[in-house]
Amino acid sequence: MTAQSSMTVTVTGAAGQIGYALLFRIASGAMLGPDTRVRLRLLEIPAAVRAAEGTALELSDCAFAPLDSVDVTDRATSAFDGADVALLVGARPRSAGMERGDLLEANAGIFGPQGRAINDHAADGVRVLVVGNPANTNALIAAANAPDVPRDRFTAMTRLDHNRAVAQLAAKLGCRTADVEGVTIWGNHSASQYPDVTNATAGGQPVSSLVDEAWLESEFIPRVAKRGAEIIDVRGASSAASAASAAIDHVRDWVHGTPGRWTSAGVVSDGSYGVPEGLVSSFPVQAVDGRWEIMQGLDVPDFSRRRIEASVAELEAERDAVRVLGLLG
Ligand SMILES: NC(=O)C1=CN([C@@H]2O[C@H](COP(=O)(O)OP(=O)(O)OC[C@H]3O[C@@H](n4cnc5c(N)ncnc54)[C@H](O)[C@@H]3O)[C@@H](O)[C@H]2O)C=CC1
Ligand SMILES: O=C([O-])CC(=O)C(=O)O
Repeated sequence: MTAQSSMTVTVTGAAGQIGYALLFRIASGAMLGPDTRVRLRLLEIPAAVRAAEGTALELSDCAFAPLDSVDVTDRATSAFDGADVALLVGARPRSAGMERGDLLEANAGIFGPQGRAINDHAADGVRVLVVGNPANTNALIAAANAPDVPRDRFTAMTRLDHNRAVAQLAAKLGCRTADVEGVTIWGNHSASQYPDVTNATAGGQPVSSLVDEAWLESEFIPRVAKRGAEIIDVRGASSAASAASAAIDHVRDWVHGTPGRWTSAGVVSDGSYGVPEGLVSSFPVQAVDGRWEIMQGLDVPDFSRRRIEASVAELEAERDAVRVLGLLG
């Protein structure tokens, strides 16, 4: 798929931190390209509609050439009407004393209805990226509630983890991020994720020959997997601009393709690499003709296999928890 000449992009949680970093880049053409005109639809809860309207005023003031219109609403049905791209950012954050099951249930109350609204109102070719946490399971819930939309249109964001891994390797090796290829994030967008360099190269050299295993195990993997917590600790707020940038990367690559390289995305498993079918898990993916394809035949040594299995077990536990609550449609 190439970008159409005009596309409707729906962003939920538009008045939040990520929304504020994301909307201006979408409107400037950074996501779909300078030649695609953009109709923005911002969805917020009633209490934040006015703030989103303020953002819409600022979007207007930028006079971005690709931006055709901005609509703000608190109704999912109109927000997703004709949506070609849906960025599901708004989510219920964990509050003090909240158990994981409570968090999953609260978010299912958001992503279930939004999945139904996408099913009933979005464009036939809609592409959905779930950013709001827990992103993988929220994507699973949205997809389960949109039975008429092909499963491969629902994705969860692990591109930020991927970009973090690339940046850490480039810093360690003293090379440019563009020289690093073949990194994979496997599993859940959580601390259990597995940033894998088994097939990675830097300037064409295998990364495994350039760094020692001890650094990979004791520094690189935990640093990438826990980077979200590090940002919260240092910045006093969760990643926002970097998350927005990763969302732009994900959708841009999905629409325009990833010729000759791969990246990471949470996609619905087809059973590849032993990940149970139907789970939304991060894989090495390439975008071909507007579709994500899981890279096949990659080397997965035992060390990797054990880590992938641990993260996938967490995804299965999240799926089972929402299934028990009757939230999978
Ligand atoms: N997948 C990833 O790599 C990352 C995911 N995140 C997640 O992204 C989400 C958003 O982060 P921030 O923008 O920093 O949070 P935020 O709290 O600043 O903004 C969230 C916005 O969502 C809105 N919202 C809540 N329920 C909604 C609903 N039902 N419909 C529409 N809007 C709704 C809120 O009113 C708020 O304006 C969080 O869940 C965060 O954990 C953040 C960073 C990276
Ligand atoms: O933990 C959070 O809310 C933010 C997050 O997902 C990340 O930075 O990876």
